[in-house]
Amino acid sequence: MSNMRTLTVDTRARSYPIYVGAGLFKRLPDLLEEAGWDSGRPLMLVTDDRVGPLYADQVQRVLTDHGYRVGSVSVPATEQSKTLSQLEELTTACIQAGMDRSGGILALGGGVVGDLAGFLAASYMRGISFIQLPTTLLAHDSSVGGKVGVNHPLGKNMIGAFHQPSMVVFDVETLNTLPARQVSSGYAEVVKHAWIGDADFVSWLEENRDGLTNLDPDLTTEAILRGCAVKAKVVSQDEEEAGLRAILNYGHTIGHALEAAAGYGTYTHGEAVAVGMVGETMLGEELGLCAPLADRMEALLQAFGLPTRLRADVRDAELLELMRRDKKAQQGAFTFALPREVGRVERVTGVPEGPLQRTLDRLRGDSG
Ligand SMILES: NC(=O)c1ccc[n+]([C@@H]2O[C@H](COP(=O)([O-])OP(=O)(O)OC[C@H]3O[C@@H](n4cnc5c(N)ncnc54)[C@H](O)[C@@H]3O)[C@@H](O)[C@H]2O)c1
Ligand SMILES: O=C(O)C(=O)C[C@@H](O)[C@H](O)[C@H](O)COP(=O)(O)O
Ligand SMILES: [Zn+2]
Repeated sequence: MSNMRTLTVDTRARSYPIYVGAGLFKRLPDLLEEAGWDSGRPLMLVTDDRVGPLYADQVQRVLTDHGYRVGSVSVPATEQSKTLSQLEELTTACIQAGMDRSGGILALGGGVVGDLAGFLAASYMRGISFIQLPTTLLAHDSSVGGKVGVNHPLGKNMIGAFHQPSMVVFDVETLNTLPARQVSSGYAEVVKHAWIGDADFVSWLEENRDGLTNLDPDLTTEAILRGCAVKAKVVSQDEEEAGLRAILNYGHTIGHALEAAAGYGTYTHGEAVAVGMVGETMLGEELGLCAPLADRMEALLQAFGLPTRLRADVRDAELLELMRRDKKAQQGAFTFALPREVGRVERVTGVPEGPLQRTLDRLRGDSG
């Protein structure tokens, strides 16, 4: 498997590999065998109705050819599938298929499937194993680190768990069918990983943006690995977000509020995080925490085809209310991950409403 690259995520719960390369779905039986999986353990493949017709047969066939019993179930391809009612339907499918505690869930798709199927694995019979098979660029982030869950009308990912996968197998050939809007969306989280933990990676993204946007295979694989490396390092130090892990939420206090306020699925997650990262960089400037950096951030995101400003129809009052309820907030104090310099971000709590309001005003203005 010459083109396969591997990283390890070390957590208290377990250490697990991230495999990245072309054609890896064909190698799934080998990877499972190497990890000591017994082919008698029942598997349930969870996917969505866009990814399923493209890749589910291939994954199911290669596994059944090697003696595995693999059921499958599909959800609508939308952020609106991340609900408790969808989780209940998936649970019903698992019970009806006779899944027992020895079983495993295969999450085949983007972050929606990964978060939902991961939460199914975390909750089914109080927890079974699962494997992430990411098919979007953005899912280099969502498949790693064990945050699984569903949305609530009053906030993103409000219901969930920490439940680490047993492995992540990223077959980058799947990116060949990814729509352009989703490619851009994925680069938002790549930029985030660079910005929070690897200043050289930011420069590399700036230098290689054309090849990356066109999904040059070598460049894209490198971007995925470097992004995963930043994430794995943070997760290994603070699995359940006691402190440090909050830096992975850079752009997300504003971003998550924006997703909920605009209506789930209006902005993609990556688009909302892009607007959020520009806003939170402006907020860092406003609070005097960093030198002017927002223009650089905005130019980089625009180069990847991402929005960087708030839409006119999203109301400040609603954003502020949602941000007060953010999972990082304590006693209603606005809490953010804010930049100190490129490559270094810190959790900041108790941000006053005045600077935040000025930031939202600036974020509504025209870009440079
Ligand atoms: N758990 C985490 O740490 C974490 C991290 C980042 C994001 N997330 C979550 O991930 C979700 C967003 O994930 P996403 O951006 O992957 O969105 P997504 O899962 O909705 O996928 C985007 C679209 O692309 C389609 N698609 C997926 N793979 C494809 C392929 N290879 N070819 C063609 N079409 C394909 C999907 O069917 C969908 O229509 C959000 O809910 C976000 O909250 C979670
Ligand atoms: O893994 C993390 O930690 C992150 O914050 C990664 C984010 O990109 C991701 O969107 C995550 O789902 C956000 O988590 P939440 O706890 O803010 O819901
Ligand atoms: Zn995110």
